[in-house]
Amino acid sequence: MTNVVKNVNVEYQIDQDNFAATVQTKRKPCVLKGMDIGECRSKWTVEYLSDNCGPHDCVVHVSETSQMDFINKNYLYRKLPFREVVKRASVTKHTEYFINPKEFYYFRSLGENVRTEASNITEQFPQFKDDIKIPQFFPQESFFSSVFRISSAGMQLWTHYDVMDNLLIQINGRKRVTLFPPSDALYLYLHGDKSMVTDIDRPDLTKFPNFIKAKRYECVLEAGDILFIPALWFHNVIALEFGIAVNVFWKNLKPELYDKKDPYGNKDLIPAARSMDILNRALKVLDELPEEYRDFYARKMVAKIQEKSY
Ligand SMILES: O=C(O)CCC(=O)C(=O)O
Ligand SMILES: [Fe+2]
Repeated sequence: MTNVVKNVNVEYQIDQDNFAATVQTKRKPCVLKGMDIGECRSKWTVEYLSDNCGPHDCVVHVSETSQMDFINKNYLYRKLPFREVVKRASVTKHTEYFINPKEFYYFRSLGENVRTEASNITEQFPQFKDDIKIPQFFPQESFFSSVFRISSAGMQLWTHYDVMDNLLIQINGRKRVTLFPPSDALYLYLHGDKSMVTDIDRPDLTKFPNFIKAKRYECVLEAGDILFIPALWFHNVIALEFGIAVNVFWKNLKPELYDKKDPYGNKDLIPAARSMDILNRALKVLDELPEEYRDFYARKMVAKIQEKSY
């Protein structure tokens, strides 16, 4: 038994009007090919990035195994200068290392103040900002963050969702992206914004029997491709080669709906977080009943929610 697999749609050389009309409104992921992403395509070699970056330290995930696992926390956070992150991620055997010579690296840039500010590469990496052209598919005032993503060959990032529309610009290296629609959330065994099914290619079906029901959308991004990831679509990423990407999140809904304290772009929207909170309180109230009653009313609540969402 396997999941139903679909290919992600592809569009070529799409412009702003077509993006809005044929891609964004469909609320489905789409690979955009043949886009002008600027000189970074040819310029961003390991040498260029490491020679031109400032001295600042970055926090990077370091892992002994390529599949990062947020449940067993099989990775460390370590500080390294940006130049060192790029150099180490680009090779598979290291002379200097934290765990062992074959460790894997994953870097996601953060804001100036990591707790309160979102990443903006224009501010954190001004020397590289003119190299990359971000398609103007959204109004300037909706911009939320731009994030560097650098990964060792083989590195796999867990399945998660973000709450904003997203353009993932693959600058170097190939990457497999697997996506699941928000409507299949029930089959993904969520823990916050992440799926507990850590191995999507060999899922433990005794633990996660319904995972098989999730529709799986696949694509392989080549250098220069852009993937549109609509808000709430789950995504799991494997770097098939050492890769450099930049992703851009923007607020596709009214700004007041978003949590003001959200450096990562993954905090649930305010009404969603409030509803979840109310639900948790309701479940606590149910605990006042004996099991037989609690179970009965929990089922009535599920029926009510199902009626509303399907
Ligand atoms: O490409 C990656 O490394 C992760 C991308 C991602 O999670 C995102 O753009 O939201
Ligand atoms: Fe993401």
